[in-house]
Amino acid sequence: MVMNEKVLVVKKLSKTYGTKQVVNQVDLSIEKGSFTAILGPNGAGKSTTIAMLSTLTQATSGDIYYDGLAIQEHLRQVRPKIGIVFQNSVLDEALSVKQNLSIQAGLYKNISQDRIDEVITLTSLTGILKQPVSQLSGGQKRRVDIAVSVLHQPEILFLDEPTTGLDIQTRLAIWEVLQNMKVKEAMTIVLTTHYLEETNVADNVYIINSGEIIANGSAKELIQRYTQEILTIESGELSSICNILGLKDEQLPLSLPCPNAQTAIKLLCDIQPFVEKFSYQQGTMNDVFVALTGKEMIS
Ligand SMILES: Nc1ncnc2c1ncn2[C@@H]1O[C@H](COP(=O)(O)OP(=O)(O)OP(=O)(O)O)[C@@H](O)[C@H]1O
Repeated sequence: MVMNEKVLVVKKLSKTYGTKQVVNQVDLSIEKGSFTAILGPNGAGKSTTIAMLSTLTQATSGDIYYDGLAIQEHLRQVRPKIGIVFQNSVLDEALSVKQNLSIQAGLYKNISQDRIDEVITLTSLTGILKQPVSQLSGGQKRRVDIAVSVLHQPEILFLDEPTTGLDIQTRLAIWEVLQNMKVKEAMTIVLTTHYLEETNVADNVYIINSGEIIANGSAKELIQRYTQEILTIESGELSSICNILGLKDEQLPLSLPCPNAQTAIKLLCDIQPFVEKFSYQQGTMNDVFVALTGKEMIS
């Protein structure tokens, strides 16, 4: 994998429906072989963005380049590079997993049985090949959705909220499949999500709100940039602590933002005789969202 090589570059991408601007001047830069999460609340514009990037919806304005090729002029070259997993499954419920895979493979010119077998292994479908899709669990169906979308070995795979409604164990299994795709197939993964914890598995996160990208970086970078670490103290002697630290009108538990662990340790040393309990916590992605928008991310 060549780092820093961009598979997808997006400039000032916008979409309006009537007078409503649902995506507003979005810039994205996606590295080859990376895992990107587009995080945002309901109605933020995630699906519309993915639909434009995957050539399903035409942008009102802006430019999208795959490997340097503008999609408007190079649709035929660009389309095979793209795989898409939709929010709603495209599988035939009455047919088995194996039949679904064969039918989808038949839609392309040159997909060998070896490739189908490879995809079955990558998505851990071996044990459920004969089952009708209607009898599968939500997580199993998602894995079949992913399998059919990567049969043609796309360079980049888009997934629109692939884990919505799945329990945490099942979500972990989906992330594992996606990591497999990334590592074994050198595939670039772009998914939308409103699950904050999903950003931890991503190399890069774009936060979208009201159609605009409001922050970009790894989850760690965003937490460092937009949140503070918090030292929380329980004590029966709040006034003594406040005197030492020069604080006024504080309540218990005492919550002290700290720039780093060293500062927290120094503070604790200064008030050590009065501390009954303490905890030291990093900010979370929810704190990042609150810092950026002034509200919790409710999904
Ligand atoms: N075809 C359409 N016509 C008019 N408005 C639309 C259309 N499609 C989407 N919208 C509006 O655009 C906004 C963004 O929708 P979009 O589905 O892209 O958001 P989202 O972040 O994917 O949300 P969700 O998590 O609910 O899917 C919403 O206000 C939605 O109502």
